[in-house]
Amino acid sequence: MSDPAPQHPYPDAHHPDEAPAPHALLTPVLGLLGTWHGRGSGEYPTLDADFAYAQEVTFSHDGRPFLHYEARAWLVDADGRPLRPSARESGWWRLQADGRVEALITQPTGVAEIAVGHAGGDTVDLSTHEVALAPTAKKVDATRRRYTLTAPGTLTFVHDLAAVGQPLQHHLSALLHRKG
Ligand code: HEM
Repeated sequence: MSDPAPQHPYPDAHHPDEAPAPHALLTPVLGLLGTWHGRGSGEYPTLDADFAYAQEVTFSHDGRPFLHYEARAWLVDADGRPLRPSARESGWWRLQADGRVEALITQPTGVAEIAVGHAGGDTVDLSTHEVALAPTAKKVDATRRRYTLTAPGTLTFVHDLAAVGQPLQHHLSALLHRKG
């Protein structure tokens, strides 16, 4: 009789040396694999005040030419103590030839983004291709996300946002460190 609750036979890998071997198209993003943790700050002209946050970001793969991406943020006070859960999102980064990237990212705020861009050198730069909004979602028109490996184990993230009638401008910057 077959096992009613078998373990998944194809677990995700979080490190380039871990099985399964990464697909060749993932070469430009191998430095991102794993879990990242760090702090950031944010702003937007419609908000009363700037904010500080902490974030955990994970990139993994199952041997095929896409990354699974997941990010969870929470707001923190001046001493870094958690205040409340904030943005979270997950999705898929589909790697194409020449480092081109097609990313599909969804958020619990009712926003689904398709972003396109490029991974090369130490940077991934993604800009909106299309945004789909749930009926009650806030109006998001476009984003730009830049991830840069500034040193081994150090990742910076900058996020620009065009939303709620505002032009594309800075919303978030963070400095993340590889966990473990
Ligand atoms: C680390 C990730 C993020 C953090 C910590 C963050 C934090 C915040 C905070 C604190 C606010 C003010 C409202 C509130 O208190 O919830 C806000 C507003 C907003 N954020 Fe973000 N955000 C993040 C990512 C994003 C992303 C990825 C998008 C869109 C793709 C986005 C779009 C918006 C929009 C549209 C607003 C509403 C602005 C308004 O109504 O005036 N945010 N964000």
